[in-house]
This record gives sequence, C-alpha cells and structure tokens, in this order.
Amino acid sequence: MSDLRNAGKYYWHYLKRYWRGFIVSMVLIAFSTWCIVVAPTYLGRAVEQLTTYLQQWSAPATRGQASLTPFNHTLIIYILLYVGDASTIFISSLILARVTAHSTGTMRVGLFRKLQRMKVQYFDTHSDGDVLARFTSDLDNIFNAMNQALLEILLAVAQFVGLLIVMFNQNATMAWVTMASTPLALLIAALVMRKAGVAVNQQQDDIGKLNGYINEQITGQKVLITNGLQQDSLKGFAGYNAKVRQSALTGQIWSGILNPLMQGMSLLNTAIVIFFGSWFALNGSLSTGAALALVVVFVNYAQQYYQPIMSLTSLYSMIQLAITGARRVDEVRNQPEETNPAQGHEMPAIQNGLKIDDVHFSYLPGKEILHGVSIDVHRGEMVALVGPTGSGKTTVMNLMNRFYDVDQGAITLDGTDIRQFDLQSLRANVGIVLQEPQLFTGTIADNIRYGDPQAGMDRVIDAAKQANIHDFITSLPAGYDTRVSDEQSVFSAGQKQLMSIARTILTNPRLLILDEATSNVDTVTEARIQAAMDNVIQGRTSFVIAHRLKTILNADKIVVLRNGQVIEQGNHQALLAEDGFYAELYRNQMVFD
Ligand SMILES: Nc1ncnc2c1ncn2[C@@H]1O[C@H](COP(=O)(O)OP(=O)(O)OP(=O)(O)O)[C@@H](O)[C@H]1O
Repeated sequence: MSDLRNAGKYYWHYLKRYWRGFIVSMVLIAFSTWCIVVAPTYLGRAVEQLTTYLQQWSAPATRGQASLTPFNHTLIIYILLYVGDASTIFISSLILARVTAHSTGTMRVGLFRKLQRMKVQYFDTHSDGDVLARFTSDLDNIFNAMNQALLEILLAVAQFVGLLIVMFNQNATMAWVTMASTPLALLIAALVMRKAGVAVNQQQDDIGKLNGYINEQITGQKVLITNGLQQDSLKGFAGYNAKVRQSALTGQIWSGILNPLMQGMSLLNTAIVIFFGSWFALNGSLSTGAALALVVVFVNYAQQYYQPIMSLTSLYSMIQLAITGARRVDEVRNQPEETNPAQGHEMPAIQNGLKIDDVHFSYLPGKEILHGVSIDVHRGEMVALVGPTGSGKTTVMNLMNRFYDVDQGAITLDGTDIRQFDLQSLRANVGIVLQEPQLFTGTIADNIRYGDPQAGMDRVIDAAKQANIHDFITSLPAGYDTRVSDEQSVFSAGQKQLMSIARTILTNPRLLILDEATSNVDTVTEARIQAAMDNVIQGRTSFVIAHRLKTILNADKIVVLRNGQVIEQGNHQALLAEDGFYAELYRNQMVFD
C-alpha cells in the first residue's frame, strides 16, 4: 500500500505540470463516457419505437399512424453518440501520449541530473548494473504503463462512475440487480491480485539478480577465461535464469487468470440481469415495449459494468511493474546530495599549505576507518602516503576533494576549512589522477581537454608532451582526432594512464593528488609514467598515494599509515634511520625490485 502511495506521489510530481492537458483530457473523457453510457438508453428507446411501429403497422386500424421517423431519429442519435465517443477518445489519447512522452522525458533528465548531484557514497555502495537498471528497465516500465494504461485507467474510472449514475437514473431496482455480483467479483479480484502482486515483485527481484550476475560475469570475463570457469559461469546463469522463468510464469498465470475470471463474472451478471429483468418486466406494470426496452438497456449495462474492472485487471501486471519502477527510481530521487556551502567562496591559491587536522572518519556508522589522522603539507611540497592495503590511503584522498566529509577534525587550506569553499571551485583546483584511468567517448583531444573543454589545441599538445604521450598520439593515423569509443581497449593501461595525467596537467590544479597506478605496465611505460608524474608534480603541492616505494624516494615527506593511523612520518632517509615499519616495508620491496 505504501508502495502505491509513494508511486502516486512520484507520478503526481511529474504529471502536475501538465494539468492543462489533463483537464482537457478529463473533459473529453467525461464527454465520451456520457456518450457511451447514454447510448443504451437510445437503443432502448429505438427498441420501444420499433415495437410501437410494428404493433401499429400490424393492426389495420392504426396502420395509417405507423411511422418509422422517430425510430430513425433515435438510431441516428445512437450512431452519433458512438462516433462522439470514438473521436473524443482518439483526441484525448493523443493529448495523453504527449503528456506521457514529455513527463517520462523529464523523469529521465531528472534522474540523470540527480546522479550528478549525488554523493559518491551511492556509487560506492551500488553496482553499476543496479544503477543502469533504474535508467533502463524501470523507466521503460514506467513509460509503457503510462503510455498504455493512463488513458485506460481514466476511462475505466469515468465509465464506472458514469454508468452507476445512469443506471440509478434509469431504474434503481435494476441497477441494484446489475451490481449484485460485485462483492464476489471484488473478492476474487483481490485474492488473485494479491497472489499476482507477490509473483510480480518476486519476478522483478529475480530479474535484478540475473542482471547483476550477467553484469559481473561480463566485467570479469578475463578472470573467468583465465581460470577456465566458463562452464561454472553457464551453470550459475542457468540457475538465475530458471528462477526468473519460474517467477515470470507464476506472475503471468496469476495475472492472466484475472481476465477470464472477470469475463465469467460478466456473463454471470448478464444472466442475472436477463432473469430478474424479465421477471420484473412480466410482473410489473410496464407496457411490453417499455419492459423489453428496459431489459435490453440493462443487458447492455450489465455487459458494460465489468468492462472497467476487466480493463484494469488486464493492465494489472503492467501497473504493478510501473509501481515497482516508480519506487526504485524514487529511491534515487530521495538520495542525499552533496552539500555545497550557501555562500562558498572560490578556493584561493595556496599560500602556506594544507593541514589535515586530527581527522576521524567512517564510511559506515560505528566502523571508524581513520582514527585522528594529522598531516601537514607546505606549499609546493610533495607528500607521499604509504602503508599496507586497507590502511586508509585512498580514504584520505577521498576526503581532500570532498568525495566524503570528515566526521571529526578538519582539513584546512591556509587556515580555512575546505567545506567553506564552493564545491565546484574546490574540485576545479584539486586535480586527481585515479588508479583506474577512465576515457570517454570522443577524440583523444576531447579526452585531454575534458576538464576544460574550451582549451585550444596548443594547450592540449603541451599537456600531452608533459605527460610523455605526444609521440604516441602523433604516431596514430588520426593523431589527436583518433576516436576513443568502444575501441578504447586498443589503448594499453599505461597509455590510458598517461592520457589521464595529460588531462590533469591541462587543468593546472593547485593541489594534486595522484593515486599511483598499480596495473601491470612494462618497465618502459612505468618509467614514462614516472617521468610524467614528476612533470606534473613539479612545483605543485601534491599528494602521492604510493604502492611502489621506489617512486617516492624523493618525496619531501613520507607519511606511513597503518590501520587508519599515522605511525611514522619524515623523509626517506629519516624514516630509514628510524628503522621502523617503513624501513621494513622498504627492505621487503627492494628484495622484489
Ligand atoms: N565505500 C566504502 N564503504 C565502506 N568501507 C570502505 C569503503 N571504501 C573503503 N572502505 C574500507 O576502508 C578501509 C580503508 O580503505 P582504503 O581504500 O582507504 O585503503 P587503501 O590504504 O587505499 O588500500 P589499497 O592500498 O588497497 O588501495 C578498508 O578497510 C576498506 O574496506
């Protein structure tokens, strides 16, 4: 029920801006409903007029009075009512199709904009497949339901209400007779729909798991092949697929059973109306023509009565999928956003330095990762963070450009807390070279000028030269115009890393953070990456997260992290002299190198 309420709120949020279209549609739908529910009364009248005509025509005394004109007039009105019904439905379906296309377009844009504002935490804690599914299958389910079901739902509700009004207006006793089977129908519908609802939810769940599995198997394809696990992968897939097949089948059976059941109820209802209608007609004071007309009219109503219920039940699985889709998309809409100070100022050039001051931080409540980390960096200094895996090096980096915010303590730049800077300005001035380089669709030049799309070719080339990748780029047939798309895998890990270093050099950041690449690159590329890093570090305040100690021997300061605490700091010589954890780490690595 709360899913339904939330889905209602969600749809209302997007549909309310199209209220004019809705009002026009509702007026048209009301008119079409009026046509469709009034039409049977004209049918009844036509039957009555035809009966009178036949009675008058068959008796010689009244044959002269017999006229088909009233019957013809009624028939024309009856036909016009059906034409009116069809044409107004057509127009309102066009209006609603426009509303649907616009509102689902707005939903998609809204979701994408939201993704840009969301905290990094969301992406760290949700799989790519899951986020993607919200953009694809969930939004598709919403679109399909709105496209096909919106008009049907509005029509069904209007027809049902209109029918009740007209039936009671015509003959209250017969109206009650027509409605007599409703409680039984509702009971059956509620029972079946509950079963179908459970099955549809299960189906969505199973599809989510199957997608997650496929996603994982595709991303891990190489690991799979090298370990010869293709057969196991197929077996795993078959298991997930069987579950989807089973739950989809159960869902379809339960959803599919509703419509025939309601058809049956409609037939039963018609029989009840014919039986009681004839009985009332025979025992009442009505003329034969009027009695016959009443039965004809109510048989027509009895058939119409279950139409709205039947059309709603036939849409049931689609509506259920749209409700689930709305819940999942709305979950994203309600995610917390990054906090930008109301009057944040521009991040200034660094005068003295950056201070990480007694910082405590946890990703999850109650599970502290950093326990009072303090690091000082002076302007132009290069600080290296070293430590065993999981010691918190990347976490420190995550705090410096506010991917996450500290729980306690502060990170200050020349005495100003970095949370007081405008977030855009902070990010523009803190350059990061990530361990996993990322290239985007476009040309190599586009990729290098990603952080400053206005940059001219001279700056692009200059950055590429500093990153030691210019020669490689110019050796390609299309040079800087080489397209990076699906074929981006043609670039080696090292080449991608150099391109992403060029991208950072081009933005000329005031503070630089380098998460040293650990990917296996050959020694020549490694030397190139090292030279590129030296270029970019030159004269800049920088942090290097180092995995291979030989790359940071010249650092002004080496900070050793262990279990989220700084256990040693100083330059290489000083730390060796201390003969502590760093010295041991260094000796161990030298053995391997
Ligand atoms: N998004 C996250 N949510 C919860 N815990 C996390 C998250 N990211 C990292 N952690 C945890 O924080 C701790 C520190 O991780 P971090 O990535 O900072 O280590 P690291 O020193 O950079 O390791 P490595 O050298 O392997 O890259 C680890 O115990 C890790 O499990």
